[in-house]
Amino acid sequence: MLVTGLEILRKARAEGYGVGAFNTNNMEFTQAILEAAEEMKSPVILALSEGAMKYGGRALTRMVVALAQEARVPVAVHLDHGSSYESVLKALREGFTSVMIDKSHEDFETNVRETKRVVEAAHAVGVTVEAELGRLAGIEEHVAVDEKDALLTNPEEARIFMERTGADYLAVAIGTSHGAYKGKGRPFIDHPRLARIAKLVPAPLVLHGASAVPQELVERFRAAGGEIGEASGIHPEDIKKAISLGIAKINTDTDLRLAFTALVRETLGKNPKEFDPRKYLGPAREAVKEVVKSRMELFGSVGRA
Ligand SMILES: O=C(COP(=O)(O)O)N(O)CCCCOP(=O)(O)O
Ligand code: NA
Ligand SMILES: [Zn+2]
Repeated sequence: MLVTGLEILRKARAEGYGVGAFNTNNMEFTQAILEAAEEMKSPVILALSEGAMKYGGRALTRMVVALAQEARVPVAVHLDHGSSYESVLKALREGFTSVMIDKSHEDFETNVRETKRVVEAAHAVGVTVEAELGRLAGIEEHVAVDEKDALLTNPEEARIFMERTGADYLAVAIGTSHGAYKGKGRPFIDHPRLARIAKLVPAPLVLHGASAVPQELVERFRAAGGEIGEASGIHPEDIKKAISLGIAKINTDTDLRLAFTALVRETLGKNPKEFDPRKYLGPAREAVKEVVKSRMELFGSVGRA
């Protein structure tokens, strides 16, 4: 059933588990994510970036909202990294039940003002809001303290920010970054900082840039002809620790992209005569579903629907 992001995330934070927000741009990803959620009896968030909205348009948004309504588990349809008030309004018009307004690159007062404006509009139509404070950036452990403070989420600022904006959940910067290159080796995650934020912010917390970029997936992608450099992601133990400290929503996109693309390359490579898209998109869909199921097990959301 289609529910708001807060309905899913409030329970997750209260009961100490995480819920995956998985990005989708097409039918196969949407099917894979929802099938995984139903099989695992797990709540789930279907996330569409502005790039996804542009790529898929109404074909994508209508499909995602309709399938979320029919799903046998709680599903929120979420605008990921909304960059403007107008973009959020479009998502609200499409029936989304969760929207992110990301003004983390602006100064504090601008972020507060713009987030507050989105909260008023979204709450007026029963939709909940994710905001962001701090800059997503992989940080080397030895980075100077003042530089970390400039980049990462300041706990006291976070408290004030949430009180002044009325946002429902908060994306925090504690050392993660988007994509396949999150730092040399194991990225440094500032758990003590997260603990301080969680003490001051009772709202569910969100972790962006959370993909694991598992080496076996990177190898499979390379073996199938893919080219990728020294890739690394967030260690599963760091995900579990972050959940225990208050992270309730975990964004995963890169791992799904790698799995899907590795399988398309592999299937096409093995079957040069094949030109029925179902024959190479189908196996790729299954690979995404397996990744989603394993992420749900890691987050502890299995059986929580
Ligand atoms: O935090 C994350 C994902 O983190 P990850 O890269 O670790 O999976 N996200 O918010 C997903 C970002 C998706 C970007 O989509 P476009 O390419 O359409 O702009
Ligand atoms: Na988001
Ligand atoms: Zn993100």
